[in-house]
Formats: sequence, structure tokens, C-alpha cells
Amino acid sequence: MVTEHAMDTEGARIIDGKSIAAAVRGEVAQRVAELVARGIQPGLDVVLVGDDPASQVYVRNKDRAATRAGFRVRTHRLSAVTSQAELEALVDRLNADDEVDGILVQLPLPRGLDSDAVVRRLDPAKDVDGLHPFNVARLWMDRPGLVPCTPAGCIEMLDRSGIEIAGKRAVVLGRSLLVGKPIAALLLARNATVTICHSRTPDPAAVCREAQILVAAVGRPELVRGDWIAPGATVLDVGINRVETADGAGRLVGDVHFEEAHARAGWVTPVPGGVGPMTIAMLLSNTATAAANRRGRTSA
Ligand SMILES: Nc1nc2c(c(=O)[nH]1)N[C@@H](CN(C=O)c1ccc(C(=O)N[C@@H](CCC(=O)O)C(=O)O)cc1)CN2
Repeated sequence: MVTEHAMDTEGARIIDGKSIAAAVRGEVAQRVAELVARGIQPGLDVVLVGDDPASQVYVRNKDRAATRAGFRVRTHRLSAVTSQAELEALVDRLNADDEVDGILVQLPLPRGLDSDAVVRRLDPAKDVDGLHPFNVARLWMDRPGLVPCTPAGCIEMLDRSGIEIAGKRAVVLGRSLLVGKPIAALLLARNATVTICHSRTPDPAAVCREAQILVAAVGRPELVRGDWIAPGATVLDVGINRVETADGAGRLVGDVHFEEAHARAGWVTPVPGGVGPMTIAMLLSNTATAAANRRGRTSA
């Protein structure tokens, strides 16, 4: 199936997540400045439990990006042996604190903690990850609300690259609450015809080959090969997998074999530097939206 983004001999066009994320961050900084000019200091509280190295990096980057955009940021670092009751008590305190506009609990939580219960405990108005059942329901009802950051970033990348969504056949590989299901809902809301593939789909390659927009979010390094991709398709790679290399340094790869996708697709996101940076940019955008909603919107 050939989309209107015909390939040329140079291969697919790259969707540069780093530069799109920088543009979004700049726009959010402007929205924050407008709130501050109205006497409102928007605040983000980030909760990190345990010592997972990747989570520590993501939380540090969120703190830095939010601070640079002008938010008041507090990061709460809790030990890996924090109890469910202690974690929920912190969420209750942040829910009750009027200076807190956004609460983000970094996932995954250490084993033994119930992340669903923690997410359900959040005030939906401060749930800048868009994971509370209230926000999930609003998403599926096509009502405005806080939308999970990575899926929101995928849509932003398509829009800012001028890639039409309406009327396209979209295939989402993966059905997680954080990415697969919400990106499917967002594509559907934009009038794509959406199929979700998962571990029990009999021939995922054949389904993916039907896609004009293919989103890979399964956490399986380079699962999607060139022959899974329709010539000219748009490929969004949400996977971030660290794989070993002969020199021991390791490298990051996505769920898509980049070189093969590049040779076949019309548009493709790289890893790193594709969807990943959009996650933090959209967190900032959600936090500005939450602040404006909570504190009385005029423009931000
Ligand atoms: N509460 C949440 N937890 C998690 C989320 C989330 O949206 N909310 N998403 C992921 C991790 N994540 C943010 O938390 C995240 C992942 C990747 C990136 C990113 O910029 N990746 C870079 C590469 C980074 C590297 O070198 O490792 C890229 O792809 O270019 C940012 C944020 C799970 N948890």
C-alpha cells in the first residue's frame, strides 16, 4: 500500500523529535511566562520511588526541563522500601496542596507497590501523565482532558510534520495503558482507521504491512523489519531498548529496525532522538494546561 508520502532514492524522511520537542518546550515556556505575569506560579511535583537507573535519569531530565520552562519543580525521592500507605499519603498531601498543579509518579514503581492504586489516588485535575481512569475515560469519549505524554507527543510529531491522520489506516503494535491504548484512542479521535496488534495477534507482520501509519510500542528490540512496512508508510518508533554491543558499551535501539525502515518508509522516527524527547515536552505542556485549568484560564 503506497501512501502519498512516496519514497525517493534517499529513503524515508526523518521526523526529528529533538527539534520538535525543543519547539514545544519553547511554546510551553511562553505559556508559563503568561501565567507568571498573571501572578500564577505553576508547579510540578515529581515522585520517584526506588533507585532504578533509567527512572533516575528520566526524573532528572524532567526536573531540569520543567525548571528551564519556568515551572516551580519539586522532586520527591523515596526509598525502594517505601510502603503503599506512605506513597499514597504523599499523593494525598500533593492533591491537597493548592500550589501543586501537576503530580507525576515515575513508573515503573518498585515491586510490591500497586501503581494502579497510586494513579487512582491522584486528583485527576493534577494527573499530568493522563493515566487516572477519569482522564482515560475522557480520552475515549473525545472530551478534552490530560492525555498520556508519549502518545500526545506522537500526534504532535505527525501534525508538525504535516502528516495527515484522517482517513489513514493506522496500526498500533502494543496495548499498554501508557502508550498503545492511548495512541490508538488519539488516532481514532483524529479519524484514522485503527487496528491494535498484540502478543496474540496471529500474523502481526501482515497486519503492519497494511498500515499507512505504524506505531511500534512493544519493547522488543528491532522486532519490526523492513518487510513489515508498506512502502511510503509513516513509522513512529516508541521503543527504547538498550542492547549489548561487542565493545561492551551497549546502544539504544527502538522496536523498529531503523536502517530497514529507512529504506522502505516515507517517514520514520529515529531512536534515540525521535519519540523519546517528546515525552518530556508533552509533560510540560500538560502541566501548563493543568495549571491554566485549575487556576482559571484566560489564554495559557
Ligand atoms: N510516569 C511515567 N513514567 C514513565 C513514562 C511516562 O510518560 N510517565 N514514560 C517512560 C519513560 N520516560 C519518561 O518518564 C521517558 C523515556 C524516554 C525519554 C527520552 O528522551 N529518551 C531518549 C533516550 C534517553 C536515553 O539515552 O536513555 C530518546 O529516545 O532520544 C524520555 C522520557 C516510562 N516511565
